[in-house]
Amino acid sequence: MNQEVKIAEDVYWVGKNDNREVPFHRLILAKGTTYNAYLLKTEKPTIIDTVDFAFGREFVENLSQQIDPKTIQYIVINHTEPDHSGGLAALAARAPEATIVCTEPAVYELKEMYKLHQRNFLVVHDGDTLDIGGKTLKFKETPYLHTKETMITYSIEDKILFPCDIFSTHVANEEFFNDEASIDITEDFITYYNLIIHPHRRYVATLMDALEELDVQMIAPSHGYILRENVQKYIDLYGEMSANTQENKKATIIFTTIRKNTRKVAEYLKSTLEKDGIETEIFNTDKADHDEVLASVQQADAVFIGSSTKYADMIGNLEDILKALTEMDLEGKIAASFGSYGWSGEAIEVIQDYLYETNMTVQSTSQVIKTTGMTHVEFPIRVRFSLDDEQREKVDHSATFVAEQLLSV
Ligand SMILES: Cc1cc2nc3c(=O)[nH]c(=O)nc-3n(C[C@H](O)[C@H](O)[C@H](O)COP(=O)(O)O)c2cc1C
Repeated sequence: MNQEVKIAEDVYWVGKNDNREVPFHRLILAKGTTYNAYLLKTEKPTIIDTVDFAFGREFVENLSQQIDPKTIQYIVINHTEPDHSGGLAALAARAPEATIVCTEPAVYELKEMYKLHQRNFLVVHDGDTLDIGGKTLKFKETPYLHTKETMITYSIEDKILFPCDIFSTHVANEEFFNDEASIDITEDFITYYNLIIHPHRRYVATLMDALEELDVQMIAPSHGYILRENVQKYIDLYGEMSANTQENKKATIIFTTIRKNTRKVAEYLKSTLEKDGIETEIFNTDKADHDEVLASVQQADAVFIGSSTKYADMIGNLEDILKALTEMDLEGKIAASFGSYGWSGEAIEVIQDYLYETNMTVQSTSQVIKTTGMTHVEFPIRVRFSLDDEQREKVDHSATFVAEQLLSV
């Protein structure tokens, strides 16, 4: 059995130390990791997060030494990734009365992943509180840190933050608290940030806003050390590491259009990039001087090229520009294709093929997924007919993704 680890009054660590070399996100965690779950032994006993899928049964067996699972009233799932939610199926089976507490987007994933279609879910929204009998939990949504459904949980009476992956370290630590560690954990903390959080650093601002309202005295994350000494130092590190480090970046947007739909996408891209302080030039190739367009590309850090599709091809004279780009040295620049289309949008793909013939770094959905796990950022940027609110959000995500890369290099 695990030793009983009390981290505060009626708050216990009930996790799993995994001191293997753990394969994770196409890396090997050389120092292993822990999956920190927590038991709040209140009038309505509550579990916050679970452990990795591989250790679900062991987790419930160990937990049963501390509490009868049948008495558990709430299971809070801050983040659905199976290294934290993986014990849910085993726990839910032994805790039939427990309500699963999570954000709206998490419900579908948990139901599907663990066949929990018949279970009670309590969907919480930003700022909601939950009385668990002797303690009050407050929930703050932190979308995209590092997946869409993530939230953090704060125990008001204990002033403890349970942020799941955020503020974690990948170390199979034997000592539970940072002040007990035999090493300075800062390097491991920063390595974890770079590995997991940095690609999503735009969303750290939401986290910082949420933390402004909370008096956090202890951070109990779901991997590695529990932080109770110099807590503010670790919060500040997230703020610092997520700040922009670059300025004076430039983008060039080139487009062609029949009836202005692609122009609207181009203009929206421009406004989004400019909100991030990126100086952006925009050209309609059918009206612009091509030498000027190419000179702008030469100066740019990112290049967006778009066309609507007409009879399965690009329109206007865009191809002249694309051919010229393949002859230029454009190394180090980011490139993305976009366009409005009706049903198939071949032009957008043809542009993408041309971009691959240049030596620019071409953005693709596949690359985004592989490097960040994000599925809300799409490349090429394909907008069906006119730009409605839903598609505007999509364009926003893609432009922001490029801006982030430019500003943090
Ligand atoms: C003559 C014509 C041909 C088109 N052919 C295609 C096509 O082959 N594939 C497709 O996805 N959309 C096709 N469309 C739809 C346009 O791409 C779509 O209306 C788009 O929103 C136009 O954007 P724009 O205003 O920027 O030109 C066609 C539209 C017209 C008028």
